[in-house]
Amino acid sequence: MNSETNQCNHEHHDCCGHHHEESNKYLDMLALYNTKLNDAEVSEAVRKIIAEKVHENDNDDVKRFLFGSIELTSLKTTDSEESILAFTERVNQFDSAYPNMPHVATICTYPCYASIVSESLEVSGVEVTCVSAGFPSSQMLPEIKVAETALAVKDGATEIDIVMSVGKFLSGDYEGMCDEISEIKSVCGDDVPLKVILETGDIKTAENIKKASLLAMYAGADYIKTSTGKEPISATPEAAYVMCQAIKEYHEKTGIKIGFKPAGGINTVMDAIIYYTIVKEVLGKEWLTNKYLRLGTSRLTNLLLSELTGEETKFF
Ligand SMILES: O=C[C@H](O)COP(=O)(O)O
Repeated sequence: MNSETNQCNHEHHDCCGHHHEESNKYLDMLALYNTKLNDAEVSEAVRKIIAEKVHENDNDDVKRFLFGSIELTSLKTTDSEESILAFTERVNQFDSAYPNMPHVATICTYPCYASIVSESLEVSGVEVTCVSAGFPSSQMLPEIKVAETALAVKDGATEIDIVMSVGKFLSGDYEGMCDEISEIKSVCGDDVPLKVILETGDIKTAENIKKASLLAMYAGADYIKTSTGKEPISATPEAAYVMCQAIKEYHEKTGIKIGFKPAGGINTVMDAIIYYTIVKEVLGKEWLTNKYLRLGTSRLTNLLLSELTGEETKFF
Protein backbone atom coordinates (compact mmCIF):
# COMPACT_ATOMS: atom_id res chain seq x y z
CA MET A 1 0.00 0.00 0.00
CA ASN A 2 1.25 3.44 -0.86
CA SER A 3 0.64 5.66 2.16
CA GLU A 4 0.37 8.83 0.07
CA THR A 5 -2.31 7.61 -2.32
CA ASN A 6 -3.63 4.67 -0.30
CA GLN A 7 -3.46 2.71 -3.56
CA CYS A 8 -2.50 -0.93 -3.65
CA ASN A 9 0.92 -1.51 -5.21
CA HIS A 10 0.00 -5.03 -6.37
CA GLU A 11 -0.55 -5.66 -10.07
CA HIS A 12 -3.81 -7.57 -9.54
CA HIS A 13 -5.98 -5.29 -7.53
CA ASP A 14 -8.66 -7.93 -6.93
CA CYS A 15 -6.38 -9.58 -4.41
CA CYS A 16 -6.75 -6.61 -2.09
CA GLY A 17 -10.45 -5.88 -2.50
CA HIS A 18 -11.26 -6.53 1.13
CA HIS A 19 -8.27 -4.54 2.28
CA HIS A 20 -9.36 -1.54 0.20
CA GLU A 21 -12.87 -1.73 1.56
CA GLU A 22 -11.64 -1.79 5.15
CA SER A 23 -9.08 0.96 4.53
CA ASN A 24 -11.78 3.05 2.90
CA LYS A 25 -13.77 2.80 6.11
CA TYR A 26 -10.93 4.59 7.90
CA LEU A 27 -10.38 7.06 5.06
CA ASP A 28 -14.09 7.91 5.14
CA MET A 29 -13.84 8.54 8.86
CA LEU A 30 -10.72 10.69 8.47
CA ALA A 31 -12.46 12.66 5.72
CA LEU A 32 -14.93 13.92 8.35
CA TYR A 33 -12.08 15.85 10.00
CA ASN A 34 -9.58 18.45 8.91
CA THR A 35 -6.32 16.54 8.76
CA LYS A 36 -4.55 18.80 6.28
CA LEU A 37 -2.61 20.63 8.94
CA ASN A 38 0.29 22.96 8.38
CA ASP A 39 3.21 22.46 10.75
CA ALA A 40 4.24 26.12 10.68
CA GLU A 41 0.70 27.20 11.64
CA VAL A 42 0.64 24.71 14.51
CA SER A 43 3.98 26.04 15.78
CA GLU A 44 2.69 29.60 15.60
CA ALA A 45 -0.51 28.73 17.49
CA VAL A 46 1.55 27.01 20.20
CA ARG A 47 3.99 29.92 20.39
CA LYS A 48 1.06 32.28 20.94
CA ILE A 49 -0.47 30.13 23.70
CA ILE A 50 2.88 29.88 25.48
CA ALA A 51 3.57 33.61 25.16
CA GLU A 52 0.10 34.77 26.21
CA LYS A 53 -1.38 32.16 28.55
CA VAL A 54 1.23 30.15 30.41
CA HIS A 55 1.93 32.83 33.04
CA GLU A 56 -1.70 32.52 34.27
CA ASN A 57 -1.05 28.92 35.24
CA ASP A 58 2.32 29.27 36.92
CA ASN A 59 1.02 28.94 40.48
CA ASP A 60 0.79 26.47 43.37
CA ASP A 61 -2.83 25.43 42.66
CA VAL A 62 -1.87 24.29 39.18
CA LYS A 63 1.29 22.60 40.50
CA ARG A 64 -0.77 20.66 43.08
CA PHE A 65 -3.17 19.63 40.35
CA LEU A 66 -0.28 18.51 38.16
CA PHE A 67 1.18 16.47 41.00
CA GLY A 68 -2.14 14.63 41.30
CA SER A 69 -2.10 13.89 37.56
CA ILE A 70 1.29 12.22 37.59
CA GLU A 71 1.71 8.64 36.48
CA LEU A 72 4.75 7.81 38.60
CA THR A 73 6.72 5.77 36.13
CA SER A 74 9.53 3.27 36.36
CA LEU A 75 10.29 1.57 33.04
CA LYS A 76 13.95 0.77 33.40
CA THR A 77 15.93 -2.24 32.25
CA THR A 78 17.30 -2.36 35.79
CA ASP A 79 13.86 -2.56 37.49
CA SER A 80 13.44 -5.60 39.74
CA GLU A 81 10.83 -6.97 42.12
CA GLU A 82 12.75 -5.33 44.97
CA SER A 83 13.06 -1.94 43.30
CA ILE A 84 9.39 -1.87 42.27
CA LEU A 85 8.30 -2.91 45.76
CA ALA A 86 10.39 -0.06 47.21
CA PHE A 87 8.91 2.30 44.58
CA THR A 88 5.38 1.33 45.64
CA GLU A 89 6.27 1.64 49.33
CA ARG A 90 7.32 5.23 48.72
CA VAL A 91 3.82 5.99 47.42
CA ASN A 92 2.37 4.34 50.55
CA GLN A 93 4.66 6.38 52.82
CA PHE A 94 4.03 9.61 50.92
CA ASP A 95 0.45 9.71 52.11
CA SER A 96 1.49 10.01 55.75
CA ALA A 97 4.63 12.08 55.10
CA TYR A 98 2.70 14.71 53.10
CA PRO A 99 -0.92 14.51 54.32
CA ASN A 100 -1.83 17.80 52.66
CA MET A 101 -0.63 16.81 49.22
CA PRO A 102 -2.71 14.93 46.67
CA HIS A 103 -1.39 11.48 45.85
CA VAL A 104 -0.12 10.66 42.37
CA ALA A 105 -2.68 9.31 39.89
CA THR A 106 -1.02 5.99 39.12
CA ILE A 107 2.10 3.89 39.41
CA CYS A 108 3.25 2.81 35.94
CA THR A 109 5.47 -0.25 35.44
CA TYR A 110 6.04 -3.19 33.14
CA PRO A 111 3.39 -5.97 33.38
CA CYS A 112 5.72 -8.36 35.20
CA TYR A 113 5.32 -6.07 38.23
CA ALA A 114 1.51 -5.71 38.10
CA SER A 115 0.91 -8.14 40.96
CA ILE A 116 3.66 -6.64 43.15
CA VAL A 117 2.27 -3.14 42.73
CA SER A 118 -1.37 -4.12 43.11
CA GLU A 119 -0.72 -6.29 46.18
CA SER A 120 1.55 -3.81 47.98
CA LEU A 121 -0.20 -0.53 47.11
CA GLU A 122 -2.12 0.73 50.14
CA VAL A 123 -3.32 4.12 48.93
CA SER A 124 -6.81 4.01 47.55
CA GLY A 125 -7.38 5.99 44.38
CA VAL A 126 -3.90 5.32 42.99
CA GLU A 127 -4.30 3.22 39.86
CA VAL A 128 -2.01 0.40 38.74
CA THR A 129 -0.87 1.16 35.19
CA CYS A 130 1.06 -1.29 33.03
CA VAL A 131 2.67 -0.63 29.70
CA SER A 132 1.86 -3.57 27.47
CA ALA A 133 1.67 -5.00 23.95
CA GLY A 134 5.35 -4.97 23.16
CA PHE A 135 6.14 -1.59 24.76
CA PRO A 136 8.05 0.45 23.66
CA SER A 137 8.49 -0.65 20.02
CA SER A 138 5.11 -2.35 19.51
CA GLN A 139 7.02 -4.86 17.39
CA MET A 140 5.43 -8.04 18.65
CA LEU A 141 3.04 -10.66 17.28
CA PRO A 142 -0.52 -9.36 17.75
CA GLU A 143 -1.55 -12.51 19.64
CA ILE A 144 1.22 -11.90 22.17
CA LYS A 145 0.24 -8.24 22.52
CA VAL A 146 -3.29 -9.34 23.42
CA ALA A 147 -2.07 -12.08 25.75
CA GLU A 148 0.38 -9.77 27.54
CA THR A 149 -2.42 -7.28 28.12
CA ALA A 150 -4.86 -9.92 29.37
CA LEU A 151 -2.22 -11.22 31.81
CA ALA A 152 -1.42 -7.72 33.06
CA VAL A 153 -5.11 -7.13 33.77
CA LYS A 154 -5.42 -10.53 35.47
CA ASP A 155 -2.43 -9.62 37.67
CA GLY A 156 -4.04 -6.39 38.82
CA ALA A 157 -3.40 -3.69 36.22
CA THR A 158 -6.27 -1.21 36.36
CA GLU A 159 -5.04 0.82 33.38
CA ILE A 160 -3.12 -0.23 30.25
CA ASP A 161 -0.75 1.80 28.07
CA ILE A 162 0.21 0.49 24.63
CA VAL A 163 2.05 1.86 21.61
CA MET A 164 0.06 1.82 18.37
CA SER A 165 1.76 -0.04 15.57
CA VAL A 166 3.77 2.88 14.23
CA GLY A 167 5.08 0.75 11.34
CA LYS A 168 1.57 -0.18 10.21
CA PHE A 169 0.43 3.44 10.51
CA LEU A 170 3.32 4.79 8.44
CA SER A 171 2.77 2.19 5.72
CA GLY A 172 -0.91 3.12 5.47
CA ASP A 173 -2.25 -0.09 7.02
CA TYR A 174 -4.83 1.68 9.15
CA GLU A 175 -6.96 -1.44 9.33
CA GLY A 176 -4.13 -3.52 10.81
CA MET A 177 -3.21 -0.78 13.26
CA CYS A 178 -6.81 -0.24 14.42
CA ASP A 179 -7.68 -3.95 14.62
CA GLU A 180 -4.84 -4.48 17.05
CA ILE A 181 -6.00 -1.61 19.26
CA SER A 182 -9.60 -2.90 19.21
CA GLU A 183 -8.54 -6.42 20.13
CA ILE A 184 -6.39 -5.17 22.97
CA LYS A 185 -9.24 -2.97 24.20
CA SER A 186 -11.55 -5.97 24.16
CA VAL A 187 -9.39 -7.76 26.76
CA CYS A 188 -9.24 -4.60 28.89
CA GLY A 189 -13.02 -4.43 29.00
CA ASP A 190 -14.97 -1.36 30.04
CA ASP A 191 -13.38 -1.13 33.47
CA VAL A 192 -9.74 -0.85 32.44
CA PRO A 193 -8.95 2.31 30.46
CA LEU A 194 -6.65 1.88 27.46
CA LYS A 195 -4.08 4.57 26.65
CA VAL A 196 -2.68 4.49 23.14
CA ILE A 197 0.75 6.01 22.56
CA LEU A 198 1.20 7.53 19.11
CA GLU A 199 4.98 7.99 19.41
CA THR A 200 4.63 11.46 17.96
CA GLY A 201 8.40 11.95 17.60
CA ASP A 202 8.39 9.13 15.05
CA ILE A 203 5.29 10.04 13.05
CA LYS A 204 6.47 13.66 13.07
CA THR A 205 4.02 15.80 11.09
CA ALA A 206 0.93 17.50 12.46
CA GLU A 207 -1.10 15.76 9.75
CA ASN A 208 0.13 12.31 10.84
CA ILE A 209 -0.43 13.13 14.50
CA LYS A 210 -4.00 14.23 13.83
CA LYS A 211 -4.75 11.11 11.78
CA ALA A 212 -3.19 8.74 14.29
CA SER A 213 -5.11 10.43 17.14
CA LEU A 214 -8.42 9.96 15.32
CA LEU A 215 -7.69 6.38 14.30
CA ALA A 216 -6.67 5.43 17.85
CA MET A 217 -9.82 7.00 19.33
CA TYR A 218 -12.11 5.29 16.81
CA ALA A 219 -10.37 1.97 17.49
CA GLY A 220 -11.07 2.13 21.24
CA ALA A 221 -8.48 4.32 23.00
CA ASP A 222 -9.75 5.90 26.22
CA TYR A 223 -6.69 8.17 26.31
CA ILE A 224 -4.21 9.17 23.67
CA LYS A 225 -0.64 9.57 24.82
CA THR A 226 2.26 11.24 23.05
CA SER A 227 5.34 9.12 23.63
CA THR A 228 7.09 6.26 25.36
CA GLY A 229 10.08 8.31 26.51
CA LYS A 230 12.28 5.76 24.74
CA GLU A 231 12.68 7.47 21.36
CA PRO A 232 14.92 10.45 20.53
CA ILE A 233 11.95 12.86 20.39
CA SER A 234 9.31 12.59 23.11
CA ALA A 235 6.35 14.85 23.97
CA THR A 236 6.30 18.31 22.41
CA PRO A 237 3.84 21.19 22.87
CA GLU A 238 3.07 21.05 19.12
CA ALA A 239 2.09 17.37 19.26
CA ALA A 240 0.02 18.08 22.37
CA TYR A 241 -1.81 20.90 20.60
CA VAL A 242 -2.73 18.71 17.61
CA MET A 243 -3.80 15.79 19.82
CA CYS A 244 -6.00 18.05 21.96
CA GLN A 245 -7.61 19.44 18.80
CA ALA A 246 -8.35 15.87 17.67
CA ILE A 247 -9.86 15.03 21.08
CA LYS A 248 -12.01 18.16 20.90
CA GLU A 249 -13.30 17.43 17.40
CA TYR A 250 -13.90 13.76 18.24
CA HIS A 251 -15.92 14.86 21.27
CA GLU A 252 -17.94 17.28 19.16
CA LYS A 253 -18.85 14.50 16.71
CA THR A 254 -19.36 11.58 19.10
CA GLY A 255 -20.01 13.05 22.55
CA ILE A 256 -17.19 10.83 23.89
CA LYS A 257 -14.53 12.43 26.12
CA ILE A 258 -11.06 11.02 25.59
CA GLY A 259 -8.20 11.72 27.99
CA PHE A 260 -4.81 13.16 27.09
CA LYS A 261 -1.42 12.06 28.43
CA PRO A 262 1.74 13.88 27.46
CA ALA A 263 4.62 11.59 28.41
CA GLY A 264 8.33 11.28 27.95
CA GLY A 265 10.90 14.01 28.39
CA ILE A 266 8.76 16.11 30.76
CA ASN A 267 11.72 17.29 32.77
CA THR A 268 10.76 20.65 34.26
CA VAL A 269 7.79 22.04 36.12
CA MET A 270 7.41 24.59 33.32
CA ASP A 271 7.14 21.78 30.75
CA ALA A 272 4.17 20.43 32.69
CA ILE A 273 2.58 23.87 33.05
CA ILE A 274 2.83 24.31 29.28
CA TYR A 275 0.92 21.02 28.69
CA TYR A 276 -1.69 22.08 31.25
CA THR A 277 -2.10 25.40 29.45
CA ILE A 278 -2.52 23.75 26.04
CA VAL A 279 -5.21 21.42 27.43
CA LYS A 280 -6.99 24.35 29.07
CA GLU A 281 -6.87 26.52 25.94
CA VAL A 282 -7.83 23.83 23.41
CA LEU A 283 -10.13 21.53 25.40
CA GLY A 284 -11.30 23.80 28.20
CA LYS A 285 -11.65 23.43 31.96
CA GLU A 286 -13.72 20.24 31.67
CA TRP A 287 -10.51 18.39 30.83
CA LEU A 288 -8.63 19.74 33.84
CA THR A 289 -9.23 16.75 36.10
CA ASN A 290 -6.88 13.86 36.71
CA LYS A 291 -9.31 11.64 34.85
CA TYR A 292 -8.74 13.47 31.56
CA LEU A 293 -5.24 14.85 31.95
CA ARG A 294 -2.33 12.66 33.02
CA LEU A 295 1.41 13.25 32.92
CA GLY A 296 3.72 10.35 32.17
CA THR A 297 7.01 11.13 33.83
CA SER A 298 9.85 9.50 35.68
CA ARG A 299 11.49 12.76 36.80
CA LEU A 300 8.91 15.46 37.50
CA THR A 301 7.56 14.22 40.83
CA ASN A 302 10.46 15.37 43.01
CA LEU A 303 10.70 18.68 41.15
CA LEU A 304 7.04 19.51 41.73
CA LEU A 305 7.27 18.41 45.36
CA SER A 306 10.36 20.56 45.91
CA GLU A 307 8.63 23.63 44.46
CA LEU A 308 5.45 23.04 46.45
CA THR A 309 7.17 22.42 49.79
CA GLY A 310 9.89 25.04 49.29
CA GLU A 311 12.67 22.56 50.10
CA GLU A 312 14.62 20.34 47.79
CA THR A 313 13.43 16.76 48.15
CA LYS A 314 14.21 13.42 46.57
CA PHE A 315 11.30 11.55 48.13
CA PHE A 316 10.61 9.45 45.02
O1 LIG B 1 5.15 7.18 30.22
C1 LIG B 1 6.13 7.63 30.72
C2 LIG B 1 7.44 7.76 30.10
O2 LIG B 1 7.96 6.52 29.74
C3 LIG B 1 8.38 8.44 30.99
O3 LIG B 1 9.39 9.01 30.25
P1 LIG B 1 10.52 9.87 30.98
O4 LIG B 1 11.41 8.85 31.65
O5 LIG B 1 11.19 10.61 29.86
O6 LIG B 1 9.86 10.75 31.98
